[in-house]
Amino acid sequence: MAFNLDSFMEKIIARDPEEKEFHQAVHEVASTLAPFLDKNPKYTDAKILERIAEPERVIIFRVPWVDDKGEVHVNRGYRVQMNSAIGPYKGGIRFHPSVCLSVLKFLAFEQVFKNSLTTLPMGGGKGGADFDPKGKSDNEVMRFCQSFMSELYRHIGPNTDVPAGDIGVGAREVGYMFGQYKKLQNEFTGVLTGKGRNWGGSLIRPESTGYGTLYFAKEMLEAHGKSIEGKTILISGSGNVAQFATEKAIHLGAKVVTLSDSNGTIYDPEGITEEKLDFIKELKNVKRGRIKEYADHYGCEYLEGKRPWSIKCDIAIPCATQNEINGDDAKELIKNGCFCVAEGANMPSTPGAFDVFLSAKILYGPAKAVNAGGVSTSGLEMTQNSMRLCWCRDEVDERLSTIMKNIHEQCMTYGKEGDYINYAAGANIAGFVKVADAMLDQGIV
Ligand SMILES: NC(=O)C1=CN([C@@H]2O[C@H](COP(=O)(O)OP(=O)(O)OC[C@H]3O[C@@H](n4cnc5c(N)ncnc54)[C@H](O)[C@@H]3O)[C@@H](O)[C@H]2O)C=CC1
Ligand SMILES: O=C(O)CCC(=O)C(=O)O
Repeated sequence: MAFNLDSFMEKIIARDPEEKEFHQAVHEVASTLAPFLDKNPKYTDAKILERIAEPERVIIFRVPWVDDKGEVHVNRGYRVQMNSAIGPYKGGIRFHPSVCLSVLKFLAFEQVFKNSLTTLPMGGGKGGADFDPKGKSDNEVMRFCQSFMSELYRHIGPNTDVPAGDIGVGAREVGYMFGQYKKLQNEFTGVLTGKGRNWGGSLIRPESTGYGTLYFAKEMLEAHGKSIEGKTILISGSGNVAQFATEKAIHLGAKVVTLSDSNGTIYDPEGITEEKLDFIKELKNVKRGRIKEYADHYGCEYLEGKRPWSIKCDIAIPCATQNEINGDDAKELIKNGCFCVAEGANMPSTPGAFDVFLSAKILYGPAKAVNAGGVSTSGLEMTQNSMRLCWCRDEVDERLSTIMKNIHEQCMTYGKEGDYINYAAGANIAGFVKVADAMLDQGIV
């Protein structure tokens, strides 16, 4: 049977017409997979892509909690268990007001392919709530996390589904959720990753998404006879991924000139140094302040309400959120000399931006390959938990760097189009094949 992209997408859209982000993610994968599916009809015959695009299970639940003034609030919690063909569901938890089923389904769908690329045995899932941690006290966040886990705990487990952090969920939130899970199950297990290092967390997990992003960018550049050293980089966001992408870029001798948050962008043409990055870590992780305070402190430019993409650079590394680079931003980047985009965030490029990058044939590293270092190190955390031991920093970092090299090789193998490496197609096909073959082996379930 031939694969028909239009009728495939029509069915996806008809089933859940409101889920725009999910349609976007599925269309991007399906359109790049289409030529491969035509050559390999066994996958179309078994409706593998249709099955991958339908979650195995979605859990939606009420999350009631009480703020510091005694007022009761009700949020909505979710866990999308997308695919378990190659391992337990694995993927982060996001707390942000924009969280809805469409966003979590797109993230869970992407996670299936990403986790397959890591070479580790992890299926795909994603969860979260429309809760905004911004401006909440530690106690409010704790009560919210406890309420969230009071329902989620019955659906997860170290061999079933292993959540982790994402936007709005870092070490603090993972700690509160782990404490509640342990209390309810009376069991100390590796049910979450991104744990504190004294209670089962892996060294390098906090750094791993940002570091992995730079390892992948380095591979892309070196495969094309270029080096990161001396390059000017734009990074967006100023959270976990942005901070450690900046740190590794500095270590590799590049100059990072921007960071941002949802209010605006700081532009520091001198480059962010390790000392300035320490200021940002304190500002964002401890004081939970706004990035503008960096511009006030160091006297550099602050672009209120703007994203970084109009500034001249060699490399752009979006590390904030989905659809943060549109077609016009992409054209502006290329006009200003940007020759490499490495996606630290999930689906940061709109379809318009994606088309611009691919038509211009720049080095375009898609999120599911580039930011896979985070979940890879989560996989390494699961391994250490199972073995009841703790690897040293260098051992984890070495494994992370090997995994990122391997992902890059898979993209090169499947993404070669004449002289050009289409990393997006390469990542989608390589990620698909492993999951699809496992599904064929396991029958129609
Ligand atoms: N934390 C991890 O290990 C991984 C994270 N990711 C992705 O990386 C991206 C960033 O995640 P984290 O750094 O973990 O989250 P975070 O919560 O630590 O930081 C998020 C950053 O993005 C900014 N941001 C959020 N929404 C925004 C908006 N609408 N406009 C502008 N800026 C906005 C925030 O101000 C913050 O600086 C997300 O797309 C996430 O899915 C991907 C793989 C793993
Ligand atoms: O470490 C994990 O399990 C989650 C990482 C994640 O959510 C992602 O890769 O987008």
